[in-house]
Amino acid sequence: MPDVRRSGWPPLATIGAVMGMVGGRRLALLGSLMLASSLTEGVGLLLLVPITAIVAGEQAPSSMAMWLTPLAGLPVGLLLAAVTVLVGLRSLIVYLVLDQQARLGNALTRSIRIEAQGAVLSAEWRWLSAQSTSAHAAKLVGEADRVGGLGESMLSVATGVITLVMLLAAAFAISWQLTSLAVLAAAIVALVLIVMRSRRNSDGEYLAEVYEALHEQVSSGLFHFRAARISGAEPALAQQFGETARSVEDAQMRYHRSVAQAHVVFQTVAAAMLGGLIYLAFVVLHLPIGILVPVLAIMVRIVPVVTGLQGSLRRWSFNAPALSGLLDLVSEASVHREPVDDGGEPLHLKQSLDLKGVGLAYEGREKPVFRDFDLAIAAGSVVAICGPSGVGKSSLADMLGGLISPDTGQILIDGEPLEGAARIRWRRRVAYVEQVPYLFDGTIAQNLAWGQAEGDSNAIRAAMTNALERASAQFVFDLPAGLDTRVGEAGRQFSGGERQRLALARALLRKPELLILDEVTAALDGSNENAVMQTVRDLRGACTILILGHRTALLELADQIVDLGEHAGS
Ligand SMILES: Nc1ncnc2c1ncn2[C@@H]1O[C@H](COP(=O)(O)OP(=O)(O)OP(=O)(O)O)[C@@H](O)[C@H]1O
Repeated sequence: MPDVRRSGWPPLATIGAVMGMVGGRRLALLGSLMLASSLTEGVGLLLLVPITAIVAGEQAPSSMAMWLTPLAGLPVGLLLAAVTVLVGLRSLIVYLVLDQQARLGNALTRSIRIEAQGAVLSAEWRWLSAQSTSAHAAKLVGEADRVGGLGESMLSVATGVITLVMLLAAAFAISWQLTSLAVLAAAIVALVLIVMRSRRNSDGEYLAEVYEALHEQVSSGLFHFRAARISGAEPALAQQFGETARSVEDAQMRYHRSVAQAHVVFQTVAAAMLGGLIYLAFVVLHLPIGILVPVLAIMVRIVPVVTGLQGSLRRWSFNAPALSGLLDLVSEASVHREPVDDGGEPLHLKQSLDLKGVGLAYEGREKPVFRDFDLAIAAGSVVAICGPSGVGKSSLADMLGGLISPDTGQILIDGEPLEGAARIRWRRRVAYVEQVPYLFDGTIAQNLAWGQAEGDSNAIRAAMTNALERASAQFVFDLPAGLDTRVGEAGRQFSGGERQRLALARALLRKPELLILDEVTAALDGSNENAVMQTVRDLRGACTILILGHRTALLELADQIVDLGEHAGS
């Protein structure tokens, strides 16, 4: 993926980045179509010269006598038919260009979306956990669409420029004096536009920023709505949202005003220039109708081309920051890419899991969480990791589960270091039940199957039933739809305890060698806690179990208790 930040001039860098994403073949096809469309238009307009000359009863202009003389001898009906065919042909080519343009826009959106999401999914958890999820969502949804819009506006600019060049070439071929005057007039218009554009660009960038803020607030506001309602933060949330919505309105108005003003100035100056041109051509240069009409027809055609170009440049400047934002995300995520699971056999935990001289510090934190930390865990044992909040229980579980790697020291599985691809492979042997387990809005069966290899559905359903029993989640069997019951968004149709037992069942389905239970009984009542304890007892020896938390009942089951409070600051 090209790095837009490294290249020099921003528009050139954007073009380079988009061209790199589009590929040579599609660009060649598009370039040929755009050229063909402009050529047919230029030739069609040139045909106006003999037609006008015949209709006005004039001689073909001497400057063009070489090819116009034979044409001027043809019947006017034939020439008009040729123009009609050319217009039809051009419409067909324009249709193909528009189709390709839409395809390119959609392909760009898809490719940057997949690229960015892929880069994020492949990044190390320590980097990922520090990212803003709503900013990420805004990038992948809205901004990826804007990248498609950027590709389309760049193509429109290219089409506009090629058409402009063709039209000017045709006009110069008819009368270089009149066309030179027209170009001079256009240069004056362009100068006025450039002055107005710099203001419009900064308004466009500001609009993009406030939109991002709005998107972020909407998604994070909805995500945390429950917490906001419980803590009475809704008025503050509503006020903050209202302010952002007003900023969006202001930014929209600023942007639209600058666009409208540019339009008014452009129309007025262009009309003045056109009037002046006609006056000069008739009164000063005394040009024949056979020249004046075709050149003016070309000039009239050039006006919407230039207006279109202006609009495309505007969309370009509005959408370009989306591409650089996404490419920044991709390159940053790539810097933090974790090793790839090479599909090899994961390490087996048969004897012991050891930490030797482990050190771990988070960026921006003064004190390391672990310094020169040693620990030995026997395979098949139940180990309780306890200690006060923030002491490093989850961080230790993340290291043992292969989610993060220590900054110093080593983690060994039966003497083999948990490093590089081995760490990623090891995660296949690990199951993790979190304090707040992840459930998505699907059926219980779909949630249990999440992350599992696909296979025979009867066998899978039997395994699910077994896992649910072992996780004390028999409540599923009393539901009318059983395994096919929907759990609702984030599992909201079930209680916290039920969600946790579903998550435990999902973990057991993985047949883990290391099972990490993070405060797993915190939301369970006495009888369910007893049932989960029985599950742990039953699993003893079959896999190594790591229990994080402070619950005394579960700690009783432990073969080994690691109190991180004692190691704090070690
Ligand atoms: N991604 C992170 N970036 C920066 N600091 C972090 C990050 N994750 C954890 N920490 C810090 O590391 C320390 C250990 O956190 P950890 O979550 O491992 O503690 P814990 O013992 O599991 O806490 P709790 O019992 O409250 O869940 C804390 O001070 C925490 O603020």
